[in-house]
Order: sequence, then C-alpha cells, then structure tokens
Amino acid sequence: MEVRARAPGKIILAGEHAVVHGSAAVAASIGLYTSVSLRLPSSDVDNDDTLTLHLMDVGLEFSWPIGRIKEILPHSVNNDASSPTTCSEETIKFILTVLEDFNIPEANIGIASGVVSFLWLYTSILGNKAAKVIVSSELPLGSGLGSSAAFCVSLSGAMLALSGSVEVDFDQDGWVSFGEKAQQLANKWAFEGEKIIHGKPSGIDNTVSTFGNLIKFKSGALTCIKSNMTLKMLITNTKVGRNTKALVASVAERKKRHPDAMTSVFAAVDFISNEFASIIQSSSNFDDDVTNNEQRISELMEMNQGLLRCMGVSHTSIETVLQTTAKYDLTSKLTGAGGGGCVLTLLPALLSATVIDKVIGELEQDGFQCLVAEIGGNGLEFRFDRRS
Ligand SMILES: Nc1ncnc2c1ncn2[C@@H]1O[C@H](COP(=O)(O)OP(=O)(O)O)[C@@H](O)[C@H]1O
Ligand SMILES: C[C@@](O)(CCOP(=O)(O)O)CC(=O)O
Ligand SMILES: [Mg+2]
Repeated sequence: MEVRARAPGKIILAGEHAVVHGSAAVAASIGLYTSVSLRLPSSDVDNDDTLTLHLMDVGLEFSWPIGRIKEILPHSVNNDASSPTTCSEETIKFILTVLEDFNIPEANIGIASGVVSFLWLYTSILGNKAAKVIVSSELPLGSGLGSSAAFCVSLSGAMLALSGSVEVDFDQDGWVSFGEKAQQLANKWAFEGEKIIHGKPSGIDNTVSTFGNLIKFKSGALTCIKSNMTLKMLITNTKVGRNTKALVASVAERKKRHPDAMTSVFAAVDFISNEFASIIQSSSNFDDDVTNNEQRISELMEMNQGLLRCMGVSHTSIETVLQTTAKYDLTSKLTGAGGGGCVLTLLPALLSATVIDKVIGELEQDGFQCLVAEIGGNGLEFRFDRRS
C-alpha cells in the first residue's frame, strides 16, 4: 500500500522571529511543495524488514533493520498516533550519535536533524512497521521558505493516512485534503518535528503549511485571512546558507542581554503584523485603494526589515538585494529566519513587466536566484496509489 502526501512552503509577510516571542505574524503558503511517498510492504516478498528513508534532494539514503529501530526508539513498540509527544533533548542527542554511522557529508550535516525528526515522527505514528519512504522537494532547503515545516507536515500527513488513527477516504482520485480533525493532528505532529529541527519554533510554519492560504498567527492561535487583494511578491534566494535553529537562538540571546529594548522591538512588530493583516483583509479592488494599500504595505515591510536588523538577523547579501530593488523604487524585506536565505520584494499591481524583468536581470547578475511563486494555495494533501 502506498500513500503520497504533499505540503507547501511559505513566505512570512511580517513578523518572523518576533512571533517566537509572542508577537503576531502574517504568512502565506506558496505553490512549491515537499512530497512524500510512503510504501508499506504488501506481501512477504516485499517485506525485507527494514525502514528505509530516501532523501532525494540531498541524494542520501538511510536504512535500519526493524530490530534496530526497536532498540533505538523503544517507544515504537507502544506508539500512540493520536497523542503528539515531544522528543526529549536526551533522545535527540542519542539518535544523532546513532546517525554518526552513516557518515553524513559535512556539507549536509543539517540534514541529521531532519532525519531525527523523521525517526521520531515515524516511530510515534507508525511504530515499528517496515516501510520505504521517499522525500523530494521543490523548495530550496534552509532558505527561509519553510522547507523544514513542509518536510514535517508532509511526513506526518503520509504517516497518519496509513496509521488507522484518522479517517481518510481511500477511494478518491487525485490530491485531496484531510478532514479538519486529521489536519489538526498532522499539524500537532509536524510541530513536534519542527521542534527537533528549529529548537524553539513558533508553530507558524507548520500551521500555514498544513492549512494553506493566508494566515495571521499569534501565540499558537491561527486566524484565517480572507483577502481579495492580489499580493505579488518576488522571492529572491541569496543562496547564502543558514540555519534557523541558530538564528532563533541568537535572537533569544539578544533578548536576554537587552530585555527591555527587545521587548519593545517585538511589540512594534506586533503592531506591524496586525496592521498588515487588516490592510489585506479590508482591501478593495479600486485602483486608488490598491495603490494606497500597496504604499502602506511597502512602508510596513520597510519598518519590519529595520526591526529585523535590530534583532541581528539581516546579512550583507540581504542588504545587497534591498539596495538593488530600491534603485527601482521597490521595497524588500527578508523572509523566514534571515542570515542569508530569501528576500521578498513587493511588486505593485501597476508595475510594468519590463521593470520586473530588469530587476530580476540585475539580481540574477549578482548571482541571486529569483522565483515568482503563487501565494496562498492549498495546504497538506494526500493521494493513494491503487496500483500498489
Ligand atoms: N526535502 C528535505 N529533505 C531532507 N531534509 C529536509 C528537507 N526539507 C527540510 N529538511 C530539513 O530541514 C532543514 C532546513 O530547515 P530550516 O533551517 O528551518 O530552513 P527552512 O525551513 O527555511 O528551509 C534541513 O537542514 C533538513 O534537516
Ligand atoms: C524565524 C521564524 O519565525 C521562521 C523561520 O522560518 P524558516 O525556517 O527560516 O523558513 C521561526 C519560527 O517562527 O519558528
Ligand atoms: Mg524551517
């Protein structure tokens, strides 16, 4: 039996980092997906009693005899897919030492936390069944577009679909969404996976990846944003690698050193995100309103970027993108954890295609990679392959 699941990446329009400290943030799913194929052996011939994980994006394959899985993660014998649990620091460290056997190349060392996350989710949701799992993604990894959340959400979705603990319709054709209860459970499990990769995630990335669309998120609570404003954002990948866990920890350290100043910074971000959400929610399609709203959004993005600088998460590559887009009177801000990664540039509705092509040309000349992605599409979906 084979199930496939896919979950989208995201952009954070306002409020990254501050959201970890209780401020509001606004995010949207994007039309780039991480996909998982999960196959349980259907016959004894198929069953070689191993759990295999193939990570296509980094060309790595991991395999464990089921007996070894029971030794490493004994909770797999008594797993309970319906109650998400946190992997302890001790267990994370232990699994990381077990992964040393695989000699993961230094360039891909960040992948180890993704593998720990996989093992935790798998053994918690499906116990110690043999299986072959393949993951591939359209998202750049470690670039601020939420690949870690899309990884955890798509894995949780595929695992839950075969766990017997949520209701799924095996007879539907094509990609289908889970029901509300299954979505909630997949989101909770994905959050547990994100904790292993991010350390202290806010939960915004897994939530927007699970439910899709445009959301406002504050202190774990989600508000769906209904908007008829066509928001067009250019996404520029600086291709400077960074790690969300380290950046989130560096902001927490800065908060410890300057609690009052940082609390004020986070409070300012809260106002920015709330205003951002209310502009896109209330917008009309009259040309004057669109231009006026775009100007307000552009100013909020500029202020948010300034505050992200105060948090210490900008980077020279990000500042270069900002300077290039400013030459064309366009406003940009980093998205996600910063420190490199991706930058968003607001593309006003009346901006000509010629100008857009020129900006993209100049950014690509500097060695950056530009993406134009659909904003606010579907969240987690699954499909069954009946041939297997
Ligand atoms: N397709 C994938 N294959 C393997 N690991 C992945 C994949 N997508 C995400 N990951 C895990 O997530 C990590 C990147 O997460 P993170 O630093 O939060 O950046 P972002 O979420 O912005 O892409 C990777 O180092 C890896 O552990
Ligand atoms: C910095 C943060 O706000 C977003 C991180 O996003 P990403 O992993 O860089 O895609 C952290 C979080 O909210 O968990
Ligand atoms: Mg991430």
